[in-house]
Amino acid sequence: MHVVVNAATSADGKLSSRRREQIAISGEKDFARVDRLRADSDAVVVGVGTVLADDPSLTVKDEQLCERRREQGDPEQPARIVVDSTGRTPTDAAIVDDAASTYVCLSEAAPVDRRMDLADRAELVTAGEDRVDLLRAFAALEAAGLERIMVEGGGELIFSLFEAGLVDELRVFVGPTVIGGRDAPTLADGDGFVAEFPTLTLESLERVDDGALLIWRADG
Ligand SMILES: NC(=O)C1=CN([C@@H]2O[C@H](COP(=O)(O)OP(=O)(O)OC[C@H]3O[C@@H](n4cnc5c(N)ncnc54)[C@H](O)[C@@H]3O)[C@@H](O)[C@H]2O)C=CC1
Ligand SMILES: Nc1nc(O)c(N)c(N[C@@H]2O[C@H](COP(=O)(O)O)[C@@H](O)[C@H]2O)n1
Repeated sequence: MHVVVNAATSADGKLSSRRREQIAISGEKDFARVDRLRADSDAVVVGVGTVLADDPSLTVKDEQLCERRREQGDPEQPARIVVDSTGRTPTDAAIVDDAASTYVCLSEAAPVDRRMDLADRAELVTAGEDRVDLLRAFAALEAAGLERIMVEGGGELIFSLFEAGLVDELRVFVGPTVIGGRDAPTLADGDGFVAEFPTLTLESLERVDDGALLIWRADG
């Protein structure tokens, strides 16, 4: 399995504002790059915080990219994956619509009624007692044939993936804006590291739109 984390941050490292509403940080070229990355992936992952904040569809938007996937023998759309310990994903969320297949990764703490509601719309993967055990969940997803994984956020999930040692690459578009706010989500939130900080090697740095795209390889 190869895991690429992709996100857009403001110049001060925020994913969104303290209101946790979706903000277009990327410009046109960067959104097109993100669409290509989705098209090159078997599955696109977000945490339930992103589902509740943004109601994303996570689909490939460019019809030509969908056509290329079909020609390659891939499903027209990559699968969508939500990391959602207690099954808070709404049944009318775009991520569980008919546009693509969806996996919801739950913990054992997810109530039976939420499981039953979601089971009509998604494949359920259970790993972990109170919180999704990402190592076990990703192993189950790999066993289901999902090899090329793109993670779009948010900050809680990205931190946990680094903590679990699951990140292979980090791609960050840094946009020309300042969001600020001590409660605004950043690229990696969670508890934060105090030692043994994950280290990265810079693979490339490119001007895109009015910002910069940094591609980092995770060491170790
Ligand atoms: N600018 C960008 O590229 C992006 C921005 N966002 C923004 O990020 C914000 C949402 O981010 P967050 O609130 O951090 O939510 P998140 O999307 O990271 O989801 C976190 C939730 O996932 C669940 N979870 C289950 N197991 C977990 C585990 N092992 N580790 C971590 N989480 C686990 C928990 O319920 C947790 O609260 C929104 O404001 C959204 O707009 C989200 C994606 C991309
Ligand atoms: N790459 C990127 N740049 C931004 O400026 C963004 N705000 C985001 N957000 C992510 O895209 C998801 C929306 O996807 P759909 O358009 O609904 O397919 C959103 O949930 C964030 O994960 N990304």
